[in-house]
Amino acid sequence: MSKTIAIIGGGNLGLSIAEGLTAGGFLSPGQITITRRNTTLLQPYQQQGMTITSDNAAAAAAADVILLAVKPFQIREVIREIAPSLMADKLLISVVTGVSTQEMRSELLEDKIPAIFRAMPNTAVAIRESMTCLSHSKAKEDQVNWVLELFSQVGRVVIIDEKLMDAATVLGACGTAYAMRYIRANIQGGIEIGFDAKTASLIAAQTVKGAAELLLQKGTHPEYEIDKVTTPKGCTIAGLNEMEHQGFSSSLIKGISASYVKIQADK
Ligand SMILES: NC(=O)C1=CN([C@@H]2O[C@H](COP(=O)(O)OP(=O)(O)OC[C@H]3O[C@@H](n4cnc5c(N)ncnc54)[C@H](OP(=O)(O)O)[C@@H]3O)[C@@H](O)[C@H]2O)C=CC1
Ligand SMILES: O=C(O)[C@@H]1CCC=N1
Repeated sequence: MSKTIAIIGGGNLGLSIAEGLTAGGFLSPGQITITRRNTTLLQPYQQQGMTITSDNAAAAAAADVILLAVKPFQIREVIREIAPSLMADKLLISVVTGVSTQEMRSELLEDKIPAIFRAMPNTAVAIRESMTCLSHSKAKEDQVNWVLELFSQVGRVVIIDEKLMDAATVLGACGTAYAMRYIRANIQGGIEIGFDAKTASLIAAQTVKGAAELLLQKGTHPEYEIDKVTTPKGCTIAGLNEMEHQGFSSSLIKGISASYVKIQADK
């Protein structure tokens, strides 16, 4: 079923989602309204046929689906603004980090919106290669299927329990930054052993992409794939073991834990 969507907060993530949805043909530009306070920055989207406005309440009233993509400290004010428009047949989706369904419902003051989704995509949504973790509360099966379809337009989706949403933020959303650091370190190493920066960047990024695709397409375990690269007494195992002596896996696990602790502490 075709629905209209109001993206409240047309920033990095909100605009990337709008672009991904129209690129895949899931929604036409005419079905999308984007809001932000400074609408001048939304004009290219208006030229594509989307509606732009700074009036959150009017945008929410006119749409079937409301997607909240503002910063965490802005969500409460926005919910209060759109609350009068939230009829029971509408869907509310929030990509806002760290704000629970329960908090959103209490901000609405009453159980006006039966279905609330939380989604945690990452910035690869811009090229429709996101990993999106999704949880839902009081949603009907057809609503869950529609939201699953929506996020599958911009990458892969998995449904999780809401209590894992902070963990999903760390692994799936912050994870993009961690992967970038891994690639950057490879580029630095590549330059030291003889490549120019551009060639080192290409080799590092495509090698990581290929490694990830091996796991995604074949469903194998990383260590199984590592065994295929490591010749006895060879250079791969020498490098891997040195990385482990220097705390490679341990530093990543500790970083992920520190990130998770920070999300919990900020609540
Ligand atoms: N970046 C990431 O990797 C991920 C981010 N998230 C979450 O997504 C949310 C958005 O992040 P991101 O897109 O990076 O942030 P941005 O700051 O790029 O976007 C937020 C947008 O909200 C707009 N805005 C602020 N207040 C209002 C308001 N009252 N009414 C309408 N629009 C408003 C801002 O525009 P203006 O100031 O003009 O109003 C801005 O364009 C955050 O909660 C973040 O935690 C989730 C997953 C991944
Ligand atoms: O670090 C942050 O604030 C957010 C959480 C997900 C991605 N960026």
